[in-house]
Amino acid sequence: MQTVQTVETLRSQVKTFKQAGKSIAFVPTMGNLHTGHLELVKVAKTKADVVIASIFVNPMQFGANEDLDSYPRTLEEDSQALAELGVNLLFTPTPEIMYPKGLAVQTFVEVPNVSALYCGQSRPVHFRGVTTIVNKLFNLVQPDVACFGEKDFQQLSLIKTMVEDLSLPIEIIGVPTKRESSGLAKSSRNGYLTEVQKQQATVLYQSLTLAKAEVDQGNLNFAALKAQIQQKIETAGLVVDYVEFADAKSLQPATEDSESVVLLLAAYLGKTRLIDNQVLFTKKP
Ligand SMILES: Nc1ncnc2c1ncn2[C@@H]1O[C@H](COP(=O)(O)OP(=O)(O)OP(=O)(O)O)[C@@H](O)[C@H]1O
Ligand SMILES: CC(C)(CO)[C@@H](O)C(=O)[O-]
Ligand code: BAL
Repeated sequence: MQTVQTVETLRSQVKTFKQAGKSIAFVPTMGNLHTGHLELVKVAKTKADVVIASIFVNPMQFGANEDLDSYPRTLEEDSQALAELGVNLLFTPTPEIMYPKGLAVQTFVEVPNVSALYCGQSRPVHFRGVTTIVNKLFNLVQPDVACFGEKDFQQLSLIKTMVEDLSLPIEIIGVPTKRESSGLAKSSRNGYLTEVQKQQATVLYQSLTLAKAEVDQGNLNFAALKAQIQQKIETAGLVVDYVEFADAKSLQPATEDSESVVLLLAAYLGKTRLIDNQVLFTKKP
């Protein structure tokens, strides 16, 4: 695996792949890789001739009081894991390379309606930072296919919208959430948790499972389910950020007419903010 850090070397490698007629699958990450990320790479390998991954802790998607500085950076282990999986090229830019004029740029890519909902309520600048950096990375890597985790459901939905609205010739693939045996979704931020907190955090998956079982039995009273789940999460010692039922396509709040519904959750455990989700049905029952 070749590792490149500058825009020029990345562009030159991409050009070489393109000239050789190779299709490109892209896996953007912020590093500190776990088996969830590796699933993305495995899927990417089945979709194109070469796989390009990136590791970049993107300052533009962090709010002022968030964990940009403490976000885990483990480049050496990450590179080894990606090389072992057969990634062809790893791009590891610095903030100065991605934002030579600093973060106060003139041009952003934004999907405003959905960005303001759910995670956007407590992280107001987050999704604008995500869609802007993903667009920049897409421009550099020029992938045919790009893989994103369903764990970040709102992010995945925004990126699909961005690609459609901007006519980008890229197929976006959603990869199912990889979990611990306890059900806890794999996340770099799980590293902030103690063993006791990891146990407490399993209430998120249990809540999703409960909601799925209720809906499968015909209970579509989302308001009552929301109250029940909020209470369940708070009883386990977490502070709920949001519990929302959304239309899985538009991501607007679910209505009786929604053909597909996803339950989206976010909660704080101490200072750590965790998210999870579960599609409850994809065709109205
Ligand atoms: N458990 C998981 N299963 C599948 N994909 C995942 C999982 N966790 C993260 N991903 C995906 O990996 C990509 C990179 O995510 P990122 O580097 O932010 O990791 P993360 O574990 O989600 O970190 P964070 O703790 O910041 O949320 C994203 O597309 C994300 O959705
Ligand atoms: C897509 C992404 C790499 C953009 O920085 C990030 O939001 C992530 O890791 O999910
Ligand atoms: N996985 C989403 C990246 C973030 O929380 O900043």
